[in-house]
Amino acid sequence: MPAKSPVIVDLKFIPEEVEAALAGAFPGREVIDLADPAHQERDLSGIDYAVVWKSAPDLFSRAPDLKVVFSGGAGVDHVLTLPGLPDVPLVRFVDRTLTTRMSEWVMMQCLLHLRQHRAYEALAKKHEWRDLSQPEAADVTVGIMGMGVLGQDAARKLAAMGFKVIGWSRSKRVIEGVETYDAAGLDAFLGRTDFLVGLLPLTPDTRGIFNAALFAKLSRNGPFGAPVFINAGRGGSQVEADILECLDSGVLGGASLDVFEREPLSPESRFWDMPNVYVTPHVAASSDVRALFVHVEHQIARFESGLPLEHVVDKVAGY
Ligand SMILES: NC(=O)C1=CN([C@@H]2O[C@H](COP(=O)(O)OP(=O)(O)OC[C@H]3O[C@@H](n4cnc5c(N)ncnc54)[C@H](OP(=O)(O)O)[C@@H]3O)[C@@H](O)[C@H]2O)C=CC1
Ligand SMILES: O=CC(=O)O
Repeated sequence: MPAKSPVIVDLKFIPEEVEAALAGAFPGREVIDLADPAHQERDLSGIDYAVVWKSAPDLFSRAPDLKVVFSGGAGVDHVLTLPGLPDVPLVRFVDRTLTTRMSEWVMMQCLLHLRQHRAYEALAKKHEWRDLSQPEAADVTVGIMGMGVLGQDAARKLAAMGFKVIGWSRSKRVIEGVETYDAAGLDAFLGRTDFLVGLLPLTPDTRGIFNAALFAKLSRNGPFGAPVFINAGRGGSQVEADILECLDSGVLGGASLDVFEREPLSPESRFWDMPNVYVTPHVAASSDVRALFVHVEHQIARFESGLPLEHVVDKVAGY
């Protein structure tokens, strides 16, 4: 039997987590972890598989024989723009662990805004005991842009918590308990949305989609009047100058941003200090490295036994 192809691992994740996860991963197969200085000059020709995330631009020229490329995360925009990406299947990371993490983040942000957490924090700082009027989840319509794996799970969980949930995607999705719109229904969708959640991939079509013109179309009939923008898709889909302007002018009443046009977010950014803005450092749904390697092992086993790979990216659509 021919030796199993090694797997190249080039992940800019927390190094200790990668090391610990690699300890039990890919039984019977050599792993070439490019974080290990011993592999820096290693000849990578003849190797079939690479797991990549924020990889070096010379990776694909060093590894010219790859048969499958695995993204270390669900999004692939930065993989698609790596120089020399070979014309082989690109598989993205889809897993319960990642989906659950994202839904936790989305639910947390919706609750922080619903329960006026920042206002209570401000009162607590002043040692002021006062209650504010208390709308409930059922008074708020959460509109999710991007009804894929992550959007659908968040929608179901938000609906279970009592929020009214509507969804928008390129093609119309049918999801029990959630009213959905296709691309043509964008204005109708926005007109009903009090909390807007972005879970879109970054593609040529979604770049800059979250801009002042879009925010102006959001509902102002929610319990807080001004709508809230919550984004964990990609920063390239938002126009930050417009978000700042809309927060200043009251077109938006608050925001939760996990992703930014430029990451890391500059320490000088106004977002850090705005009263009703929550900033997290692109951690809404970090990949669980052990689960990632199990997923890659599973897909390699399918590939080597002639079964179709799952979660293959449509490179033309960009996601
Ligand atoms: N912040 C974080 O920590 C993380 C962020 N992410 C981001 O979340 C994104 C979504 O992940 P996931 O749900 O798994 O992706 P999916 O591919 O499963 O879903 C993408 C959704 O976006 C829709 N969509 C894509 N392009 C358009 C468009 N031009 N107009 C309207 N809708 C569009 C798709 O429509 P259709 O259903 O018609 O195909 C689909 O509903 C990732 O691409 C990544 O950028 C992911 C993980 C962690
Ligand atoms: O941003 C993270 C991802 O998985 O995509």
